[in-house]
Amino acid sequence: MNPDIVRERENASFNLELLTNILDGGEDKTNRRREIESLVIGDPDFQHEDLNFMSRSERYDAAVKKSAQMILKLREYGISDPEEIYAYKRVARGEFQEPLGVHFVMFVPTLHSQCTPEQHQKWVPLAESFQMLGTYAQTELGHERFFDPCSCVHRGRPEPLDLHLGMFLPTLLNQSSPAQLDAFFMPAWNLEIIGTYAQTEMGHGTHIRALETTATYDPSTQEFVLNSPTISSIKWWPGGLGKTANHAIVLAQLYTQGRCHGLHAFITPIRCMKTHMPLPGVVVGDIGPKFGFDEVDNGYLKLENVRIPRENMLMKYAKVEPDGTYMKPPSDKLTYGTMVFIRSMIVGESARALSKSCTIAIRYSAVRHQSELRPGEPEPQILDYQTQQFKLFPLLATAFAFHFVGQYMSKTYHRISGDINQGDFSELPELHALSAGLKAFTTWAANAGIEVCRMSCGGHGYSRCSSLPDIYVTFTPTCTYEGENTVMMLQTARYLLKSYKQARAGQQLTGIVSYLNEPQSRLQPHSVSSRPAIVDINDLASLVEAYKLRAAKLVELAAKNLQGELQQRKSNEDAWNNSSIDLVRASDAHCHYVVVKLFAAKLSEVGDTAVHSVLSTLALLYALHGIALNSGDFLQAGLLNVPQLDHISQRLKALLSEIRPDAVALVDAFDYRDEMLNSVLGRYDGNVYENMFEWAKRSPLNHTEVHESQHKYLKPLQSKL
Ligand SMILES: CCCCCCCCCCCCCCCC(=O)SCCNC(=O)CCNC(=O)[C@H](O)C(C)(C)COP(=O)(O)OP(=O)(O)OC[C@H]1O[C@@H](n2cnc3c(N)ncnc32)[C@H](O)[C@@H]1OP(=O)(O)O
Ligand SMILES: Cc1cc2nc3c(=O)[nH]c(=O)nc-3n(C[C@H](O)[C@H](O)[C@H](O)COP(=O)(O)OP(=O)(O)OC[C@H]3O[C@@H](n4cnc5c(N)ncnc54)[C@H](O)[C@@H]3O)c2cc1C
Repeated sequence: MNPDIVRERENASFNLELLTNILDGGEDKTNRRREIESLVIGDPDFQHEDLNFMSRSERYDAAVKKSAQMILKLREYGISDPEEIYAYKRVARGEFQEPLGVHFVMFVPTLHSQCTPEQHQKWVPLAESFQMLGTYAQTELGHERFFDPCSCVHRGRPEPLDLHLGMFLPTLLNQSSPAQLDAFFMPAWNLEIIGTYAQTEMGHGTHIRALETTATYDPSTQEFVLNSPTISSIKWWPGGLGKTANHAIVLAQLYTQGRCHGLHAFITPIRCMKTHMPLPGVVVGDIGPKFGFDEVDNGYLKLENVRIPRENMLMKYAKVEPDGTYMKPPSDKLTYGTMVFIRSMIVGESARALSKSCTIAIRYSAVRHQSELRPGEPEPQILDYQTQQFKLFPLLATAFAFHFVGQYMSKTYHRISGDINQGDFSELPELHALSAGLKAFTTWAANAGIEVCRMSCGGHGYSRCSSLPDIYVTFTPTCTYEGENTVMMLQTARYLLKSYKQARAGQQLTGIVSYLNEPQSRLQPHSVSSRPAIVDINDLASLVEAYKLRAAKLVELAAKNLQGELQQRKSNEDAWNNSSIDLVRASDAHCHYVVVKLFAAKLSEVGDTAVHSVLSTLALLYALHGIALNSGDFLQAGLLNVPQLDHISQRLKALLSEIRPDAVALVDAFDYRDEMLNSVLGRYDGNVYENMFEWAKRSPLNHTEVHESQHKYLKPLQSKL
């Protein structure tokens, strides 16, 4: 063990095991997670060469093999609780995974307790066979089967079956009629059907109303005819589409009786289930290498008069009768349900990616010595440089904050989607606004933070042995997929502005925007000098209040700017576009407030004094650092004055020093085993250099002492010169 890192751990002011328990949601959960992780770490079937030394094709092959092994092993061990599935997959998949706090085991007991005898007879055997398969659980609420899609999705390095598990199955479950579920779900469950979610086209990802793929109903054969009428209508990007999937949920414009009814979802066979060859009329393949996602065959799909039976349209909400009569869904946004689910879950992903990056950078900074702090003295640990602390500790605080926000978002998703499944759509707009905004806010921050962590490791951060490049390339598309972040922020802004108008009209708001009702939230403009500062920079409650007022102010500002544009007789659309910078700023401030508020609220659940103290320091650091970065907003709203900004800088420095002795213990509390981090720089024992040397020796270029290019090119060149 490296002596620096040993000393760091001895300095810790708190019991890190207690903090790990808080992150896991309880001591028993920590124990069970570790037990499950050990199942993988001790399993020779999951040992393989570092993926960084493999070609893309080899990586794809290894990922498919691993998926198949995982499915069999989860069944063999009888692991069926979603949280336990995550714990298992997190380790099996390597360095990019973490457990998810989803409590799903309650649903099977609900099935037993709430079904009518007929329902029981119909669904329980099905549900129990899923349990035996060990990767999913499902139940029935009222007449509708309720499925927790989280149980399908791992978090971490992407794999070819992600889309099958993360989007194809959830969409199938959320949008199928009972008969369709019976027809499609078991084959999909048993992987006879391997599915993907084919929405995005070459020409459109964001503006899904403009998608061009058509599904035209033919009542004479009771079939839909699917077509990709243009080059730009070719489906582009769906994961697993290129080589792995044999079915796709295709989002297409529905035409029946000569009318277009907008976007609907269709289960479309694309490859023969026996030979895996593309079916007639289907042109399918891999879109080629990307920035990352090497293991995943993101694909293209061109449909040429592909006929599918009427029953393949997902008909839980909208329907087409045999004669072609169209029946509307209760809400046309229900087609978008799967996206809301993944957005909600991505919030927790941000916490995972950032906490892993912080673990690597902080452990490495504790063992790396560089430069001279005081002449004649040994080189200090780089973690002792104030600038290094300023780079890393706010990110560490952010990782904790996002962890708690991720838990909240997941809980909120399950609560509201449970209501939706029972026919109550009242909270759907809030769920959409919250998940879209927090997805964008947390992924942007984590994405930038990972890169800061990488650079804080100097040159070695650039080596793949640090794992930081892999974390970055795997994580960065979360800013784009499932809704491009700016566009998501604008969706949240739409909800904020609507709520603001309702509050102005005297309507009582509920939920996370209820602050817009508070009279003090409707600040009157004050000149900065005349307004007394209202923030106590040492009091977290006061800072939460300041973030709330800043959000209220920026929502108001955006509303006024929009109004100003409209008064210049601009169309709604042009006025919106001309105000969109302000709108995104308002959404950002709103999300920032939510994060600070949730972090502060978490503290009240922490009983242990030492853990409470260190988490309070982190929460204060998170809040003050955010104010320092956005000081203009706080000054503009008259919430702070200029002398206070100076106090904040001083206080920030003091907080960095307070955190310094606990930094390594704090990242240890995330409890990532070396096998999960897969980072030479982030090793628990701190023995970086000798292991870096060993890692480099395994590089394929070192398999021979003299590379063949010497004989092929350089020797002939030398002889010619
Ligand atoms: C454990 C988990 C780990 C997960 C992490 C790891 C995963 C492991 C790897 C995965 C691998 C990658 C997987 C990527 C998979 C794709 O990326 S799939 C493709 C995803 N595509 C998108 O997200 C497209 C983004 N675009 C959109 O969502 C919509 O088109 C937009 C931008 C929201 C606009 O929609 P629109 O129909 O034009 O709506 P708009 O006119 O703006 O608004 C109409 C009304 O609908 C509402 N609305 C819009 N959308 C919604 C909605 N979704 N719900 C409710 N209401 C809505 C609006 O609020 C608005 O309400 P009002 O103000 O009128 O009351
Ligand atoms: C790794 C990866 C995996 C993916 N997997 C899938 C999958 O499985 N299935 C699937 O269907 N899709 C998938 N996608 C596609 C993904 O969902 C889309 O790329 C995403 O929704 C963004 O859409 P776009 O590419 O059309 O971006 P664009 O919308 O073209 O965005 C380009 C720029 O335009 C701006 N912009 C666009 N519209 C607006 C607006 N209204 N207001 C302001 N600015 C705007 C954006 O902010 C952005 O800066 C995947 C993508 C990636 C990268």
